[in-house]
Amino acid sequence: MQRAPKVPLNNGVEIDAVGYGVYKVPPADTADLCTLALEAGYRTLDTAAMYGNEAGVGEAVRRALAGGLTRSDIFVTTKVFNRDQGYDSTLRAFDSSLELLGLEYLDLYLIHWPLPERGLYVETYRALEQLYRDGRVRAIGVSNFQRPHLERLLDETGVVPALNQIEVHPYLQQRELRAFHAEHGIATQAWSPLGRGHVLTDPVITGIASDLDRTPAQVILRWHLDGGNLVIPKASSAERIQGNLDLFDFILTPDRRAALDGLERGHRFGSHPDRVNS
Ligand SMILES: NC(=O)C1=CN([C@@H]2O[C@H](COP(=O)(O)OP(=O)(O)OC[C@H]3O[C@@H](n4cnc5c(N)ncnc54)[C@H](OP(=O)(O)O)[C@@H]3O)[C@@H](O)[C@H]2O)C=CC1
Ligand SMILES: O=C(O)C(=O)[C@@H](O)[C@H](O)C(=O)CO
Repeated sequence: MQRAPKVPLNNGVEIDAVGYGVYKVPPADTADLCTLALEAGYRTLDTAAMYGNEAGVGEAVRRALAGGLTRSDIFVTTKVFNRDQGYDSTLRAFDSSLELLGLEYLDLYLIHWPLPERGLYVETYRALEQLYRDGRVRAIGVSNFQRPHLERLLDETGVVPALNQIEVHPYLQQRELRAFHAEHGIATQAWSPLGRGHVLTDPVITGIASDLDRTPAQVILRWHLDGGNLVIPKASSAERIQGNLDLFDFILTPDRRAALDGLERGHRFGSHPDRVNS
């Protein structure tokens, strides 16, 4: 079994550098795929109210506890969805997610998108702070926040976000935002770390993978970790789930890292935060 290194967030709570993400994992398959991930050695699971599969994540956690893991071995993230932004509605959304997950506490709660035109993310974040102060969540953070949104939170609220979960892969490296995170003690967690699978066929990456006798996914994920990103790849087979965690007995030399760095092209496969408004 492979194990990812643990990384301390800015409040000392530890998260695995490699987690398993379940966007577009069908609800009926979620418990089994998350169980495969936990058996493979993943300990961090990333879901969201929007994904409709929190119940399956919770079922996998219960199976793991029955199999001998303890609750503190496992780290569960979920996210407040756009329609639930606002102070009271976020508190209600949290209760609903926790109930679907069947958990007594959550490890990390994120605001899924900033929706700046709605102007609710500061009060939404204040609800997260309340949940954090009440001990119902071990860490709080955001997702898809750009620098001005983070600056507002830093100016107007009291808890520095532990993490910003953003789209990052070799074609969209987000260097400026990641530098801002580093300056303020905010971890970068890369969503779509494999560019939704589209970056896997890039000839630079397949060339390095072939030289190292590794998969393209392993090369990309190793590049993320070397650059300080946390990752949450999604995969749908035992082989891929296991392979995406098998990252710790090879290195990328500086020239190979530089070759991946050179693939930046500002290309998003997911939505741009400016265009998600509801
Ligand atoms: N906060 C946010 O707004 C967002 C968060 N996320 C989170 O990030 C997670 C990961 O992002 P996601 O968009 O799923 O994209 P990923 O970059 O993780 O890519 C997933 C795709 O890559 C394929 N894949 C995975 N591993 C391999 C492999 N070893 N070899 C070949 N193909 C592989 C998968 O195929 P298959 O499944 O068929 O195996 C799937 O098609 C999500 O599941 C979610 O948890 C994602 C988007 C936005
Ligand atoms: O997966 C998520 O968490 C998302 O919010 C995104 O996938 C988002 O809906 C998107 O980027 C769609 O292209």
